[in-house]
Amino acid sequence: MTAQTTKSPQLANKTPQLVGKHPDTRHGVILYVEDVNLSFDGFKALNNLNLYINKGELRCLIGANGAGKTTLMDVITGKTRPDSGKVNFGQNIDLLSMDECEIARAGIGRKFQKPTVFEALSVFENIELSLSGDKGIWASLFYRLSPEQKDSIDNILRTIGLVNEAYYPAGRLSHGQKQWLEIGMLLAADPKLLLVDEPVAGMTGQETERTAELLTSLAGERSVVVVEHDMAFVRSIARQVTVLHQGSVLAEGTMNDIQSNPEVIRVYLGEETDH
Ligand SMILES: Nc1ncnc2c1ncn2[C@@H]1O[C@H](COP(=O)(O)OP(=O)(O)OP(=O)(O)O)[C@@H](O)[C@H]1O
Repeated sequence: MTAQTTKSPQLANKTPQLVGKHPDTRHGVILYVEDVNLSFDGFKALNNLNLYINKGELRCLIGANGAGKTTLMDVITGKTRPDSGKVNFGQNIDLLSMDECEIARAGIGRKFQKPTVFEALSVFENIELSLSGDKGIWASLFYRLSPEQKDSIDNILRTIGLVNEAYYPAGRLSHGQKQWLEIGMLLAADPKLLLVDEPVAGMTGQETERTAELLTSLAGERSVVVVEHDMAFVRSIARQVTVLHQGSVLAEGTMNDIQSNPEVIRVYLGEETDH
C-alpha cells in the first residue's frame, strides 16, 4: 500500500496551525471571555460579559430565563458570533476565528439538554461511533477497534456507570442513563472543557445524585461548566457559581456567597422561591 496523506473532508480545509494545537493554560485559565457583546435586533443578549474558567474547575452558571446562558454557550462553541469581544481557549486559541467543528476538535464538548443518542445501536456502539470521529456510521461500525480503543471505551463505560448496559440498545435506557451515555460520547473525544446544559432536568432523585457524582468526577482532569436551574443540585456540586443577569455577570462566588447576595436574591433567587 502506498503511503498517502489524504485528509478527511473535514480536515482538508482546516487552517494548518489549528490542527493539533493545545490550549495554553500556564496561567491556570482555560477559557477567557472578555468584553463580549451580542445584540439581536437591538436587544442586548450579552452585555460586556467577562468570564474566566480555570483549568480543572467545575463551575455552575445560573440566572433567570433570558439571562444569556444559552447565548453564551452558543458563542463559546461557535454557533453564534458576538458583535465584539474576545473568546480564547487557553491564552493562545482564538475561538472567534474558528467554526463549530474546529472548536469541537480543539477540545470543547457541549452537551445539550435533550439527549441525542442512536437508539437502535448499543451503548458500546454509540461510544464507538464518537471515538472514531468523522468516518461515518457504516465505516465506523465495520472498523476494527484497536485494544487501546476498546480499553478507552471500557474506561468511559465505567466512568458513566453503564458497564452492565454496554450491549443494550440505547433506546432501552432510562432518561438519566441516556444523558450519561451522551456525556460518555463526548468523553470519547477527550475534551478539555465540557459545557453541560441542564443535565438533571427530568431526572429521578437517584439519577440526579449519580449525575452530581459523575460531573464532580470529570472535573480536575478537565474543566466543566454546568448551566442549571435546580438550586439544590447546584449546591451539591458547585465550588464556584456565576450568576448571569441581562447578559452580564451579576455575581460570582461560593453558593453561600451567592445565596446571601442581596442583588442576586432580588433579581433571581427571590423569583425562584416565589414558584
Ligand atoms: N436568535 C435569537 N434571536 C433573537 N433573540 C434571541 C435569540 N437567541 C436568544 N435571544 C434572546 O436573548 C436573550 C437571552 O436568551 P438565552 O436563551 O441566552 O437565555 P438563557 O439564560 O439561556 O435562558 P433559559 O434559562 O430560558 O434557557 C433572551 O431574551 C432571548 O429571547
